[in-house]
Amino acid sequence: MLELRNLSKTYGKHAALRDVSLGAREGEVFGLLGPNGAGKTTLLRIIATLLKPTSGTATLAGHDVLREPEAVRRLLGVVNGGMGLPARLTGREVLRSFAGLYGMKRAQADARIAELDLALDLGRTLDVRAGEYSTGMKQKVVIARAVIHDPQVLILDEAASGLDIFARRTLLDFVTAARQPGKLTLYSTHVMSEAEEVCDRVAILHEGALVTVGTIPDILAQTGERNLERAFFALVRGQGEAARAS
Ligand SMILES: Nc1ncnc2c1ncn2[C@@H]1O[C@H](COP(=O)(O)OP(=O)(O)OP(=O)(O)O)[C@@H](O)[C@H]1O
Repeated sequence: MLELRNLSKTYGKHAALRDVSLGAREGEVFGLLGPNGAGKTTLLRIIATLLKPTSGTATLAGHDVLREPEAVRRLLGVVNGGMGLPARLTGREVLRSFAGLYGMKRAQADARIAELDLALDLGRTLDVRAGEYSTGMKQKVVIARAVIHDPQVLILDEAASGLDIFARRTLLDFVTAARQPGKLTLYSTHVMSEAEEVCDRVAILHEGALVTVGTIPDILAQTGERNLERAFFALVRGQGEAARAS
């Protein structure tokens, strides 16, 4: 469903993505892992049509992100930390107004809000103004807003960052429940244990390059390590040694 071929992005002289090729399938939660600066946000912004690659191609459900950005955007729900909420509106008003933008009727919108209330434990956030939200309340409404139209592809960029353990648990359970036939969730994080819990396959990025891609058991077997964090260090160390040897 997602195909990236030789994707590169440079900012001035700095290479944020270096020749990344990978694919993600319908029905999976696909993780993008790497430390700060690895290139995760750059990659997701290209897929979300918010940023142009310097070279290479990206297609989503057969639509090229550069040539058919509108078709790509119609498939997407995006949570990328850059989106504020209007301080004077309640969560319910925010969600109803977004549902309206997607052409949903009031009854359909309210039924969807009720579903999301259960799935994301929205509770009182629905009736409190966004200006009074804690970080966790805000993030839940931002996520509900991103999925109000039940998108085929959901992009979550560091969506758990800043959440307390309750909100984080709700988010991880929501992502697990979002794994459904025909749907794809792209989940970026620098927290390896989150990926271990929710992702079917992961791509590990380091300094803009793809280090490896596979299921977590595959990556553990490949490195002989017992968890993803140790596997990450082993892979990055191996890459550095290979570069020095060549
Ligand atoms: N607009 C920009 N101009 C210049 N350099 C940028 C810009 N955006 C990102 N970079 C650089 O590109 C590299 C990749 O950044 P990116 O935000 O994609 O990484 P990331 O893996 O999402 O990390 P983080 O978790 O810190 O957001 C970093 O070195 C970053 O400093």
